[in-house]
Amino acid sequence: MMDKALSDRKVKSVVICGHNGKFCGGADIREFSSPLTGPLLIPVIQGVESAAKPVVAAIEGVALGGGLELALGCHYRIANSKARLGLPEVHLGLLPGAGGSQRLPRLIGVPAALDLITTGRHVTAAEALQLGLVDRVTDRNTVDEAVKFALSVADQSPQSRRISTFPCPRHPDLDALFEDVMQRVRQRARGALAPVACVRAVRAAATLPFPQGMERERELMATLFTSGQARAQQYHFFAQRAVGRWSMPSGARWDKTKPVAVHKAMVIGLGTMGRGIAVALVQAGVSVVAMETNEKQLTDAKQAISSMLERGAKRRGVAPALDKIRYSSDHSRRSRSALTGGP
Ligand SMILES: CCCCCCC/C=C/C(=O)SCCNC(=O)CCNC(=O)[C@H](O)C(C)(C)COP(=O)(O)OP(=O)(O)OC[C@H]1O[C@@H](n2cnc3c(N)ncnc32)[C@H](O)[C@@H]1OP(=O)(O)O
Repeated sequence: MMDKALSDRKVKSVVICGHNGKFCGGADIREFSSPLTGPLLIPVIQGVESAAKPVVAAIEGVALGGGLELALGCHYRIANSKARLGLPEVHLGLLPGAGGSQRLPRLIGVPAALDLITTGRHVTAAEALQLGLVDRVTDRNTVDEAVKFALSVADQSPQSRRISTFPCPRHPDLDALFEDVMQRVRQRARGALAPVACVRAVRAAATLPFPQGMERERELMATLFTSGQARAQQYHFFAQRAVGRWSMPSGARWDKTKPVAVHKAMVIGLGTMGRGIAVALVQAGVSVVAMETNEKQLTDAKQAISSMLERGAKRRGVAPALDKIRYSSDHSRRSRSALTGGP
C-alpha cells in the first residue's frame, strides 16, 4: 500500500494514520520470542523518510516504540491533543532499535532525548509540541487535519524534513553531559543493561554520522535482544496484565466479583516472611492469629513482631495495636477455628 502511494505519480502527498483512534503501540512484543518475520521496520521507515513526496503522520491515541519510530521517519507529525507518545523499549529490556535512538536526539536535542529514551516515559501531545517532537496539535479530527495539511505541502520537497539528515543539536559539553547522565542512569538501573545501552546509543547519535549511528544502534540492540533481562522484562509486561484478569477454578472472575472486607486472618509459620505479613495485617487493622509450632521461633517472633509494631506506631504517631495479634503454637482444628469463630 505504502509503495503504491509513494510510486503513484497522481499521489502528491501521503498521510499515515492508525486504526480505531490509535496510531500505533509499537511492535508486537510476543513476536520477539521467535525469529522476526514480515517487512522489517528499519527499511520501511527508511523508505518513508526517503520518499520524494511529503509524508505526514496523523497521531491519535498512542505512538509508542516502533510506532513513534515510524512517525519520526515521516516528514511531519500532527498529533491529537489527547495522544501520548514515547519510546518505552527500555521497560522491555531493549532500546529504540528502529532508528529511534538516532532520530530523536537529532529532532529534540540530546538532553531531552536521553530523558525520554532512558526513562521510557510517555509524553502528552502538549509536551511533545513543546519539545519539537510534533509539528502541530489538534483538538479536531486528526486524520482530516493531517490530510488538509498534507495537501497544503504537496508541492514542497521533503528534503529538508528528513530527520536522518539533521545534525544533532550542539551541546556545550557533551562529555560532561554523558558522564553525568551515565552515572545517574547506572545508579538507577541497578544492573539493568538496557538503560546503559540507551545512553550509549544516544551518544552514538551525538557523535557519529547517521549511518554509523544506526550501525551502533544495531550492535547494542543485538546484545539486548536475546538477553535474559529482556526476556524477563517482556514476561513481566504480560504477567502484570494477566494478574489483573484473574479467575478462580470456581469460575469467580475479577470483573464479576465484589471485594469482601477481611477482618481476621491467620498467619501460619513465623519466620521472617510470616512476621512481616503479620505486622502488615495488624497495621491494616486486621485481627491476626499468629501460629508457630516451634516454641523458640514463637518466642523470638513475639518479641520481633511487638517491636516492629511499636516502631511502626511511633513513626506514625499512634498507639501500637498489640491487642490485634494473638499467638498460638496449637495447629489443631480448634486453633484454626478461632479464625472463623467456629467451635
Ligand atoms: C533487531 C531487531 C529490531 C527490532 C526493532 C523493533 C522496534 C520496535 C520495538 C517496539 O515497538 S517494542 C514495543 C513498544 N511498545 C510498548 O512497549 C507499548 C506497550 N503497551 C502499552 O504500553 C499499553 O499496552 C498501551 C498500548 C498504552 C495500551 O494500554 P491499555 O491500558 O489501553 O491496554 P493494555 O491492557 O495495556 O493492553 C491491551 C492488550 O494489548 C496487549 N498489548 C499491548 N501492547 C502490546 C504490544 N506492544 N505487543 C503485544 N501485545 C500488546 C496487552 O498485552 C493486552 O493484551 P492482554 O494481555 O490483555 O491479552
